[in-house]
Amino acid sequence: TRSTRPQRLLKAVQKNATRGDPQSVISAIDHFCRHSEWAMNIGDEKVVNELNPEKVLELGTYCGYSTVRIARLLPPGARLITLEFNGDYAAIARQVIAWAGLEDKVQLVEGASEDWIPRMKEHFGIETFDLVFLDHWKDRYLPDTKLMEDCGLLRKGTVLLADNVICPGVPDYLQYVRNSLSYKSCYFKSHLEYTKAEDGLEKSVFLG
Ligand SMILES: Cc1cc(-c2n[nH]c(CCNC(=O)c3cc(-c4ccc(F)cc4)cc(O)c3O)n2)ccn1
Ligand SMILES: [Mg+2]
Repeated sequence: TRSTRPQRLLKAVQKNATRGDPQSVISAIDHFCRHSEWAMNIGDEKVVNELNPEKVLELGTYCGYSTVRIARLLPPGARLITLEFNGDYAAIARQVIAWAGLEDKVQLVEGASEDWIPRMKEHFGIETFDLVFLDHWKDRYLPDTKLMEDCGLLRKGTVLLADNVICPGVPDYLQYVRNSLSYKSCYFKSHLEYTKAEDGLEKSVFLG
């Protein structure tokens, strides 16, 4: 049967990127998505000034592109937990993350955000996160943010970074973080990865 797009993306990484060199993995995926096939990676344009998080949660791994982009900047001892719902995507992402040599900093978990968010403390020993990157099912951004609040996973200063707030769009989440007294929110205008369509990131700081 015909290979899948994630499989073709992984092949492009293994062919064009250098093992253990995260930047070459990022460049290989950007090249693949610009010149071969579009894929729902955050892309090379949507960038927020680099934060210095120790504990990072990523919702929605896909092929691991944003995972590599974030994890490559983490200091020793810092950790990124990333949740991926689709088993095929997860299998590809594991290999992309390994190719970048970042498996020691990243824990990839297969499953649904609503099942795993309540288990962060007992399963991973995580009290609170410094940074949460929301890039998963768009109708889960708001309920999962409320769930993280309820589970005590956000602390004063935790940064929520949400992809796709315009395209595909997350209107209910935007309304919440922009009107809640518990968040200081700002929008970074950009484009849907590798296209001219408008999109952007919303950065929201939890005020406790
Ligand atoms: C419930 C749960 C879910 C997950 C989970 N794991 N993986 C994902 C992927 C979600 N991502 C997207 O759907 C996405 C889509 C587009 C897009 C597509 C088609 C267009 F035409 C235009 C834009 C662009 C993007 O940038 C995206 O990120 N969710 C993980 C855990 N628990
Ligand atoms: Mg996205």
